[in-house]
Amino acid sequence: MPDDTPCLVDYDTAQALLTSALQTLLHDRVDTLPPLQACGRVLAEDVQARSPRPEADISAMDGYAFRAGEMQQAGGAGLPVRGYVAAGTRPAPLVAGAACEILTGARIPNGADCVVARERTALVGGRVVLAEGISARTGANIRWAGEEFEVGQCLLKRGTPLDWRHVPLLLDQGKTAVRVYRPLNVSVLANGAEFGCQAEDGRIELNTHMLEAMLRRETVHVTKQTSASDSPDELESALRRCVAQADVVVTTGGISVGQTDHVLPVLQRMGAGCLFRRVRMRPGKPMTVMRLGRTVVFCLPGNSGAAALCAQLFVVPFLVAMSGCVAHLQPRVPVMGRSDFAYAPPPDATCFLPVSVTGEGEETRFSLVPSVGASDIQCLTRASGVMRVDAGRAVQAGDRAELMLFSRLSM
Ligand SMILES: Nc1nc2c(c(=O)[nH]1)N[C@H]1C(S)=C(S)[C@@H](COP(=O)(O)OP(=O)(O)OC[C@H]3O[C@@H](n4cnc5c(N)ncnc54)[C@H](O)[C@@H]3O)O[C@H]1N2
Ligand code: MOO
Repeated sequence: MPDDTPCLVDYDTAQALLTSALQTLLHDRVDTLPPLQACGRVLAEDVQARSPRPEADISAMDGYAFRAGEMQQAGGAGLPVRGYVAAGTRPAPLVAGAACEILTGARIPNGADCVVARERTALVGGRVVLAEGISARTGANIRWAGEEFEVGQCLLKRGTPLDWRHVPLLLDQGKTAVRVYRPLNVSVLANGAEFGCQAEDGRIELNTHMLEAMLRRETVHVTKQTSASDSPDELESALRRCVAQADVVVTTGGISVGQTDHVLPVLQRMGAGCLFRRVRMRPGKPMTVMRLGRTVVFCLPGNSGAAALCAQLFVVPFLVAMSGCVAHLQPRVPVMGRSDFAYAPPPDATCFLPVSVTGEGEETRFSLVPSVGASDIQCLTRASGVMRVDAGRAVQAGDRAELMLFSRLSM
């Protein structure tokens, strides 16, 4: 590691370092695709209206178009029918003192200011007469040009996840292609001899499955593998496979200081640089982030509870930002409430405590969920999220506190 490599950092510094790294990675992650293929991707540009909608004044009914004032004057005599217009044709101006037969979607002839539905009229000797109780009202049954939106209006914001609703809007605007963010490929890699089928004291590998469930979504494809040995060479081969296929690699385990914790030295010999090495937080202190070219490698602690927390706090917001949903890395907006327990944190670590939530608004209360530590996976299922307690700042029962809700990768 170069001398200026940030080593042990506090939690907010770790987030800030990730934010700066993100800015250097975002720009070349864009494809230009037709609207249909762009569905499921996140929009990488603002879309402004180039034409109004409707483009012209359009009839909303099959019926007759005329001047409301002339029909009112004509009364029971009605107006003679002159002309016919359907969608797809450009009508001649309305003949003075006459009505024009019109179909839904057709352009209103110049001069007409009212449409009455066919079933509310009668045709008597070539003249259209309004049915009993029906009056001619200026503007009736006309969709005015630009009433949906005008030229220049912002129709879609960068960061919008596109789906079927956006297809007609883009096509209406003559957009044959839009700029969208590329889906992210994430490789999750577990390591440790305890996961091999030959292991004397074998364990079930949990973290890659947990992380796939947490991280995958339409714009994030997750693949997983396990290096089930304590061999640095095998770990390096697995890491190389991950780096070859992914934008973001997430490793779990092997990042502490034990003899078999090879993730850091192997990444370093592969040429990776260190963004930060360990964070002053509990749990999750071994959390490390490396960069190998354009690939970011999140090295999470092996203990499943700590891995889950670090993924929630660091990996999820990073992937959300990198898949284009937000312009900047935004650690999840906390929920405010009051702690119903006292807690004295250590002087040098930000603590994240599993809590359940009751009440809402001013009545929101956080209760500590018992946990035996960073390997506890049961407590995760009983907690709604984690309460942040800053280093050296003891919390008393009744104090205001902030909670970060567990959630899937979504905005
Ligand atoms: N001397 C020190 N020892 C430890 C320190 C320290 O600062 N000094 N830190 C402790 C902390 S905190 C943590 S967290 C762990 C992290 O160690 P590693 O990231 O190297 O994780 P491992 O040793 O590989 O595994 C720890 C534990 O988790 C289980 N594990 C690992 N991967 C998985 C998986 N994919 N699925 C299920 N369970 C997994 C593993 O079997 C171990 O039981 O280090 C402390 N030690
Ligand atoms: O993070 Mo270790 O993160 O406390 O078991």
